Amino acid sequence: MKTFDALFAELSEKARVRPEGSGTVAQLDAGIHAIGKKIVEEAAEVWMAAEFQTDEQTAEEVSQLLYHLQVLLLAKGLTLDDVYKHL
Ligand SMILES: N=c1c2ncn([C@@H]3O[C@H](COP(=O)(O)OP(=O)(O)OP(=O)(O)O)[C@@H](O)[C@H]3O)c2ncn1[C@@H]1O[C@H](COP(=O)(O)O)[C@@H](O)[C@H]1O
Repeated sequence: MKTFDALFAELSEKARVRPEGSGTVAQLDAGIHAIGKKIVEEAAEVWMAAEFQTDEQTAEEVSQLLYHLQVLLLAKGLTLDDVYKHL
């Protein structure tokens, strides 16, 4: 099972290698504004799932929000340690 840190390592590698067909590369190329909109959209989906859908659907929406937050970190050149030091 993939962890938060393992996903960030995978996405960092995608950003470095820029493989053909990577959605992450496409998101990074779309820029901060587009990534930010995606985060807001996914956050709303988390809220709606938590209120009206199943626990499984809620967990899936949370995973998507976490993914897009990681893409934003990469777009900004931030690391997980930059975040962890505030936890
Ligand atoms: N964990 C994720 C992940 N979570 C969410 N997403 C993206 O977020 C979208 C979720 O959006 P929604 O379900 O709301 O559907 P949607 O609004 O129709 O989506 P889009 O129209 O925006 O594509 C998905 O379509 C993916 O593009 C993810 N994309 C990739 N990953 C993982 O990231 C890694 C690298 O992926 P690639 O860069 O694509 O190789 C792989 O391990 C993937 O499993």
